[in-house]
Amino acid sequence: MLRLTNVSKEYPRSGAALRDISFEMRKGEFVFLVGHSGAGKSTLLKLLSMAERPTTGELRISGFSSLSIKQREIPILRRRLGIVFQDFRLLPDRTAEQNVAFALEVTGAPHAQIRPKVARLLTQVGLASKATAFPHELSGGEQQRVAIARALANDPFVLLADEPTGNLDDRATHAIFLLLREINAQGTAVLMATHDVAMIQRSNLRFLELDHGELVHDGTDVARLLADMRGRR
Ligand SMILES: Nc1ncnc2c1ncn2[C@@H]1O[C@H](COP(=O)(O)OP(=O)(O)OP(=O)(O)O)[C@@H](O)[C@H]1O
Repeated sequence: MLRLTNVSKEYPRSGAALRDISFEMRKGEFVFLVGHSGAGKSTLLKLLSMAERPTTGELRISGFSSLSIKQREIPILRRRLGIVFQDFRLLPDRTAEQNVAFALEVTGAPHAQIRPKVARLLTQVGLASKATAFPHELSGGEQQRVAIARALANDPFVLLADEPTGNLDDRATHAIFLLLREINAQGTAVLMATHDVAMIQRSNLRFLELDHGELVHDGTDVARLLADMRGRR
């Protein structure tokens, strides 16, 4: 479904953001991506959506390879991915339902299908009662739910979430994490970047740990992660 083979990414002025990264993610998996600030988490997610290309190595995702994908194929790939950001990135002048509908409109989905699908998605994320609210009328957690509904609009096989709980308090963080687990239980793979070691500890799920652009752990060894994080303080 998704595989990186010896992927490195260098930026002209800041040097190597990722060094020789190899891992695989299977269909329907839930995987955390963890590491200190600047470790390369966002860069890795940008490579997965082909917003950036590796400097060396190969990334394969949903049948496309970073070595051969054509510019015109990138929108096709993106429609198969759901992307969620820390800062929600909703359109401020559109309601919750219009934000979700927009993701379907741009793909040319038939009008008759859009309304019921948007209603279904907002129900799935627990926001049916706020369909006509504008982003500024919603809490951070609610805005992130709208963003997740929008990310799910085109039935992605994987959700790439870049610190989706980074702007939320503990309660909203927990609720968003439970929602992502529910979405995962229904078959969508999730790759979630986070700084939240306690969340990883509680969940006992696979995590990828980046340190200065290197993949230093791929597994479930939380004791090691805690020691690493303490060591860096
Ligand atoms: N567009 C860019 N141009 C140059 N350097 C970049 C660019 N994007 C990221 N970098 C560099 O790559 C490294 C990794 O950054 P990245 O944003 O991937 O880290 P991160 O783990 O997501 O950090 P954070 O947790 O703070 O979001 C950093 O040294 C950063 O300065």
